Amino acid sequence: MRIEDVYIWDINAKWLGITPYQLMENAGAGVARTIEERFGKGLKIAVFSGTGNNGGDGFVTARHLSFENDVTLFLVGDEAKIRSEEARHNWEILKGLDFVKIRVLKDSTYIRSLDLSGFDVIVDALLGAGTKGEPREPIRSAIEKMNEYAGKAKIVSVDLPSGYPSQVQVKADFTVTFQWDKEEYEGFERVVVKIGYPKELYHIVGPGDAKFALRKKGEHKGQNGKLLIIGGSGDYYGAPYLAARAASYLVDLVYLAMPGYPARRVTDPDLILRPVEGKNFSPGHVEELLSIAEKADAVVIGPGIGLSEETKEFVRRFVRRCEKPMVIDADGLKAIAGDLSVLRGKTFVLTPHAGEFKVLFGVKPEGSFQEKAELVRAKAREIGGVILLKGAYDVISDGEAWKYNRTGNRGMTTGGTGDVLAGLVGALLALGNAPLRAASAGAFINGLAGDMVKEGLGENFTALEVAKKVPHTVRWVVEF
Ligand SMILES: NC(=O)C1=CN([C@@H]2O[C@H](COP(=O)(O)OP(=O)(O)OC[C@H]3O[C@@H](n4cnc5c(N)ncnc54)[C@H](O)[C@@H]3O)[C@@H](O)[C@H]2O)[C@@H](O)CC1
Ligand SMILES: [K+]
Repeated sequence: MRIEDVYIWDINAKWLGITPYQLMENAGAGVARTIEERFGKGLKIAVFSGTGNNGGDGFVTARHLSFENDVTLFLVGDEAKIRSEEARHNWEILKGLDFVKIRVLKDSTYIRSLDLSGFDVIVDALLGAGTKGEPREPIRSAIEKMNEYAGKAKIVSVDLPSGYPSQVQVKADFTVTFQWDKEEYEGFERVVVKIGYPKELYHIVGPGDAKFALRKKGEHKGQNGKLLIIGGSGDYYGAPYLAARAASYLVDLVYLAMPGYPARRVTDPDLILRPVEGKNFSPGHVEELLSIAEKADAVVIGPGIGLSEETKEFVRRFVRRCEKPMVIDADGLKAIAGDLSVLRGKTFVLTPHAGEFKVLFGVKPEGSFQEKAELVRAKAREIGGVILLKGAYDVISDGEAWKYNRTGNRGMTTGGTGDVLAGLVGALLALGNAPLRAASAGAFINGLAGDMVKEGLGENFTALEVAKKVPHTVRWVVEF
């Protein structure tokens, strides 16, 4: 488990309705339980809390321990700085208790003169995951004070030894950390307690994934992604247009390459049209498209591209030679189905529905979403890339992890929502996301946009309405 995942899962847990109050309660209760299991009861215990949520865990720990121990809570810092609702709530509870002694310590000199002899256990809840830089006063003096008692009293840190990873850090006997052991933590003994996250978090796609995928990188044009979309055929222009429209809200530039005939029908000033000669893409266009792809960060190929033999050959040759991350969708999937070896060594997301999946791999995904996920994972591993299987629950895998997405509704069976999805996934690839994250976040945003359209229009809407909801969806995600 990495800290980045914890960030995402926290947000997804909130989306599932799990409140910060519940998590803090479980965290503090877990620390108290661990202490009593290790050291027994009837002890004299000092809890040092900071003003952040690590300190909040300390407030809860103090309350739980107070039932059968003699507890003193030292608040290091200014009471007015206890900002989060849940930490403040637990602080107010503590202040109303008569059997927990409270000392507020703001002055470093005073902290240095404290006598902690007589305490059997010292709980360190000064700084946790929100630590920035070297510990500052008065926290620093409190850390040094606790360390004077290392080896005399038992020192238990909450989440992290305060000060970690600086030189000045608490010398804890052990640290109680929450739910998962994080890969980045090293050099101290950890006990993991669970705080009520459900198993869903390993697999469900939520606003956390989308928020992470949407983080802006640059202030200048072109720094936030350039996407090439290749599609359209005959007089068919709707599919690549929808993909481009949706993507245009996320990236700085969208190049839309289409055969000249359908391209004449697109007049959207937000897109950069790159018409090519003829009614269909054919192998003669490969060099031209590869040189446009050079300028882009990612490519979507397939929407509305058609199934003529020359076009299928074009798709296979282009994919074989393109070095940019790709989304292959719709007719593009049918083109490569004849020769999956073109994917070798490529970075890509395939976005089939169940029927296209069958064409690609010869088996139809069936059964529960977990069963489908196992199949998708096996096939993703075989081809060495990401598969996003569209359905009531979208299932996504890179051959290792698998995810599922629950946003979306029946109205989205309307034609074109798959093109919107392909555009979004392409845009998220162009923003620099790994294919699994781009595919997951794209599925989430697409479904949520559909859900937002449904709120206003019921279940009878069109894909263009879904595309146009993308900016509202993004705002919702960023603000969540
Ligand atoms: N879902 C979650 O995120 C959960 C978080 N929990 C707890 O919340 C903690 C994170 O809480 P916060 O994000 O509030 O962060 P912290 O409580 O770790 O620290 C933030 C506070 O410390 C101050 N600070 C930061 N760096 C400092 C430094 N170098 N010197 C002095 N003061 C400094 C900040 O001004 C702020 O007041 C976790 O470590 C964990 O203990 C738990 O309640 C369980 C659930
Ligand atoms: K701590």
